[in-house]
Amino acid sequence: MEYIDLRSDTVTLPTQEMRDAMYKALVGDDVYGEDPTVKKLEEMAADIMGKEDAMFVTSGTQGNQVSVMTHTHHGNEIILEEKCHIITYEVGGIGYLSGVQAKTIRGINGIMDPKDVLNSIRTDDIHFPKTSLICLENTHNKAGGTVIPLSNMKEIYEIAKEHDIPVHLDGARIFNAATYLNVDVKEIARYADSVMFCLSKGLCAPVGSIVAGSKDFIKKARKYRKMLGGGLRQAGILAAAGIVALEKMTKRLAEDHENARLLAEGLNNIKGIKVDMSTVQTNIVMSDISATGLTGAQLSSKLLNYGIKVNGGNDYAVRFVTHYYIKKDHIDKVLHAISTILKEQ
Ligand SMILES: Cc1ncc(COP(=O)(O)O)c(CN[C@H](C(=O)O)[C@H](C)O)c1O
Repeated sequence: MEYIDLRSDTVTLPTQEMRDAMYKALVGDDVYGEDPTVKKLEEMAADIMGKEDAMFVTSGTQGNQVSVMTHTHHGNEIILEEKCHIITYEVGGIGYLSGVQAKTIRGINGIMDPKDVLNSIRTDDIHFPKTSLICLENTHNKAGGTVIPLSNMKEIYEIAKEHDIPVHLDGARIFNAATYLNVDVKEIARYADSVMFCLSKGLCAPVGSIVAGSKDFIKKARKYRKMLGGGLRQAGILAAAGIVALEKMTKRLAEDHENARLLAEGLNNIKGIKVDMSTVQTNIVMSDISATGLTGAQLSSKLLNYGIKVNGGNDYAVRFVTHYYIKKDHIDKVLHAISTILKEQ
């Protein structure tokens, strides 16, 4: 069965242009720095982000974890928003791999108050760990793909610089943020010392992400990536798709945002479903279906019978994520299916 798959933008398949580029890719051993296609992707990515250097990594999680390992030392403390991906979905990696503890801050729609960040920075006291990193996430996944305003990022970045603390940006969906803000991604990346962004989500590459930063940072990060088994050989086959992703897929994301908005408006017109439209800024729609009497898991199970995949848990939240393979007629079909299911309750 051909599914309408709204579980995530991670489900996107490589385009035919990517497949052709992968087939023809020039390759070499990237551990020796000899894969010309990986090098081209990394140079492109660094330039696009306005950073000195960049490194291809196998996933966004690997990119985040290697960045934390590179910025920190065991026993340090790092500041993050409490529902960020690094805390919520990366298997406790910062503790296991970096040996750091987290000081989490409750944000509003994923946005931390700079005063809370400032007040969370440890002073020099024999009892205290050193604060060695501040992590941001833009767009913010759990908050519903919400965008951190540049003014907020700037204020946090300036606080970090005043205290000689680096900032890491989990920019898995930084191009979605740039589309919403109508700015060049460099305007976002400038407020972080290291930036991770995903090629494999809305940009449709089959595998991989990028970490961008200073030459020294990337040189050090490459060793941690190698330690984690991320020293790839003829990875140009994968990097070729990433090049197409950066050349062709970063400028069409407004279509995904429009489809998300249409879906959200349609969901709000269905009795029992609530979506906070103020959080529908990019390609993620977080809905509250508690008034329908169904859990997220129950609704997602019923939707499978209609050829529709969504992520719904045992609570009453259902997440819908639009992407390149979701078109407007799919939105209509999803809304009709949900209406039909709920009428049968
Ligand atoms: C903000 C952010 N940062 C990092 C990652 C990790 O990327 P991958 O490790 O999946 O490539 C994700 C993936 N998010 C995935 C999804 O949304 O379906 C799942 C939850 O891991 C992310 O949303």
